[in-house]
Amino acid sequence: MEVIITPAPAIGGLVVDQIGALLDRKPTAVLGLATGSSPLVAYEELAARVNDGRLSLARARGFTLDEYVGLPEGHPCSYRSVIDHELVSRVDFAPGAVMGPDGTAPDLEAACVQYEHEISTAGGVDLQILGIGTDGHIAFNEPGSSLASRTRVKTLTDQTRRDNARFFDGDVDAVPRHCLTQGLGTIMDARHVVLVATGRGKAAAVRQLVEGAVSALWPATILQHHPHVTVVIDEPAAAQLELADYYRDTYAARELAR
Ligand SMILES: N[C@@H]1[C@@H](O)[C@H](O)[C@@H](COP(=O)(O)O)O[C@@H]1O
Repeated sequence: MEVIITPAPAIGGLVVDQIGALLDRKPTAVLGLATGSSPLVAYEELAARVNDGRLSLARARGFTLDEYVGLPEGHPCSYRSVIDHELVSRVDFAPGAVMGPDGTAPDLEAACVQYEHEISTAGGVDLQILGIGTDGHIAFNEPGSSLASRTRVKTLTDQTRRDNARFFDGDVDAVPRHCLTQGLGTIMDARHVVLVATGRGKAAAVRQLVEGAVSALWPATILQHHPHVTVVIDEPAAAQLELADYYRDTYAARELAR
């Protein structure tokens, strides 16, 4: 696990450098796209680089991580609408190149199986962008999730519904209770995971992610078993890391060697 502690304004550029290097090697790359506020700086930067011609997603594909159950199509808080608004509408993906789990499907179980099938038919995710919840969830894999789980229906915790109420005009009752989410096993199949976290509110989750014991209580800790994870965080999110100086030194040394 590579840990990069950096001032917040540098985060978007660092993430998009990784995406750019991938697209240079593989213009048909498959990107895993997270919603939430953490990746927005990366999407801003991605849109800027596409719009000034430095980068193209025209042959790339994308898969989102998760979706609320029961929000009608086009609802502004559905993750489909969010990713369309924040990224897809601002870059040059081909029509239909970005898919997400269908939270309106009459048969949700079947929609989950179908989604796994779509991802594997596309060749799997090359680079997965992730945020992290304050309780250590990734996608919507809440504490207690099976570390080997695949895409499935999950119940959101009260904590996550409270955290996400800000997107629903502060109305926690408007936040759905259920979601479809890629499983931890699904996320672990991505070839490279780039996780972004900022702010003191994420410090405990980041501490567990990087230095805690692997446990279903902190689902993101499964990433310690992944061969290629890059964690990009600002100083407040790094505040509880015991080995923060070591991560700073090793990153500086790698940069010098480049
Ligand atoms: N399902 C999403 C996660 O994918 C995201 O990582 C998390 C953190 O969001 P934020 O980046 O806004 O703090 O929120 C939601 O629950």
